[in-house]
Amino acid sequence: KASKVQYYNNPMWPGEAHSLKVENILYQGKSPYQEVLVFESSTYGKVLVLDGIVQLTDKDECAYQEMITHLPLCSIPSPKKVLVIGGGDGGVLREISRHSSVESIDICEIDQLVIDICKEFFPHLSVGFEDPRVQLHVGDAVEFLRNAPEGTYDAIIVDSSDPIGPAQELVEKPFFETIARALRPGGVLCNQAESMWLHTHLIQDMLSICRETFKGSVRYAWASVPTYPSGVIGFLLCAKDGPPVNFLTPVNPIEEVEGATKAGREIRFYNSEMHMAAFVLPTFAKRELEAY
Ligand SMILES: NCCCN[C@H]1CC[C@H](N)CC1
Repeated sequence: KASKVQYYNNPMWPGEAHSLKVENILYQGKSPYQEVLVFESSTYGKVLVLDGIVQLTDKDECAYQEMITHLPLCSIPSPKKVLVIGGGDGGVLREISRHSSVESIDICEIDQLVIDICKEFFPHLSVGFEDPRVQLHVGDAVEFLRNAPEGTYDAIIVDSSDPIGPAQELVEKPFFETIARALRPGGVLCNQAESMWLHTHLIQDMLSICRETFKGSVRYAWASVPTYPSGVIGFLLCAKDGPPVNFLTPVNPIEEVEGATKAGREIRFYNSEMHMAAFVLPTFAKRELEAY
């Protein structure tokens, strides 16, 4: 009998639940950091759930992984050194590897179990780990960034889960300061930035911190991801002071990146028009987010 995965009491979206019909459970376990669940859904393919929160599904992961990667990387002329915080499923790595200008990709993921499970059940995401430019560091990102030499990275992507659990400290000011230090002048950060429908206060706090920490432009973008709460997810784009960055129009359009759309691994969601559209906000969001 198929059951539903329901979770009404998550403080990130009180009183709401999003349920998917479960055809069969493929994996259920616990790491030192979180509960890990993988199941076959009826309509979204395989689903990865951490502590009761949907992280990705076969059907719609492209929206999130492509946008969180190409919004920053297509905003600077020739990204070479990239760091991923989180992202243990490998999807962001898969997207970064489309950029031929990239020479090295560091990834710092705290939970080895997530990496192992995604290699077993989500090969079209974990394929990202096969790129020879990837250096995997399993551990705490705050520690990793503290030891990163100043001005190392052209781009840093924080592909985090929600700030209740292992990702708690990834929305606090000290963390953003270590990111700013690790970026080169004119370097860019892209952060997972929750929902404009549900998390205005959290986004406002992050925007205030980022506007203090990053002297270049700071912008909020968003995309449709049907299996995330409220059906949308935001991205916070920040540029360190230095050569000015205009996030609104891709200076390095993906359509002109040699080999970006390798056969069999087409880009399914992102393109330069979606890039520009992502920064266009509804009136309530302009009011609540742009003033910060
Ligand atoms: N790379 C997997 C996506 C992780 N991103 C988060 C998953 C949980 C959502 N509520 C917010 C985005």
